[in-house]
Amino acid sequence: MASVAPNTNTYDFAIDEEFDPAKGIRLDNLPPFARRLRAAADVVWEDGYNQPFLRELGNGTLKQERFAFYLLQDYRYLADYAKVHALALTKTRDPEVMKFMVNVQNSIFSVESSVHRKYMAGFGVSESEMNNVRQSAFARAYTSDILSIAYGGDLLDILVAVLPCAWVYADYGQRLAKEFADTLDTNPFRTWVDMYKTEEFWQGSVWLIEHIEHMVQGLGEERLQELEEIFCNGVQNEYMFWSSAYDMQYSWKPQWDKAR
Ligand SMILES: Cc1ncc(CO)c(N)n1
Repeated sequence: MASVAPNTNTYDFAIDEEFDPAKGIRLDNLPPFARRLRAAADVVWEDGYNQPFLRELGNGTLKQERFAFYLLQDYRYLADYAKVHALALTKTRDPEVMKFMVNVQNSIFSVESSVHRKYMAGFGVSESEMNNVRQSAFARAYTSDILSIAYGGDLLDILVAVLPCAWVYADYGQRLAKEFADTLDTNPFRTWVDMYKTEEFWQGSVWLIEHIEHMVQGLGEERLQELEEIFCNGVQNEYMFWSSAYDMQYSWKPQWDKAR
């Protein structure tokens, strides 16, 4: 592993500060339940940002084959992620929620996966190879997890299950752009960072946080804990998705990769 200095900046997620609705929902101004979720996941969240895949992506030294492994798994992940939003749409009659779900599906296919396709074309990987990639055990575990929530859960479960996907990427994207601002111009992964650092991408999380905040009003502690667990599992899954791509690991144990 190339040695990359760890991120030692203090992060501006302030756990003790009161939410100021006038400022709007921001990474450093979160309403109470979102703050609870973020605090519960904090150790994994920060470990996630500091893992080799993200450090090396940030300073541009990540090996192309590790990034390609990640993008191929992610391309497949996004198709299932779109299905999760399609299923969310069936759980509500609120047109505003339905519209949000349709918009996410649309941006997955028109914006996000087109960045994957461009990178893969640059790496000489064909579209049919992209569509036929063998899914890693970790990627399958993650998509199975959110798909089972989408099939069996209610709308609130789904909103909480997709929140880590949106929020972790917005958070890491913005932090990488800031931390590595000086070298981003020549960074081969710049397009990736540029996609996730935007205010527009963060607005997806704002929408989810607002709706979740509204829907948890009056719920009992047991239900809130259930939701917290869904959220923390998601943040762990995000961590493992990058870490298994860094190791280019298809099976639960590396030695099993050779058995296939
Ligand atoms: C695994 C994963 N989670 C979240 C996102 C952000 O959409 C993504 N592209 N991939």
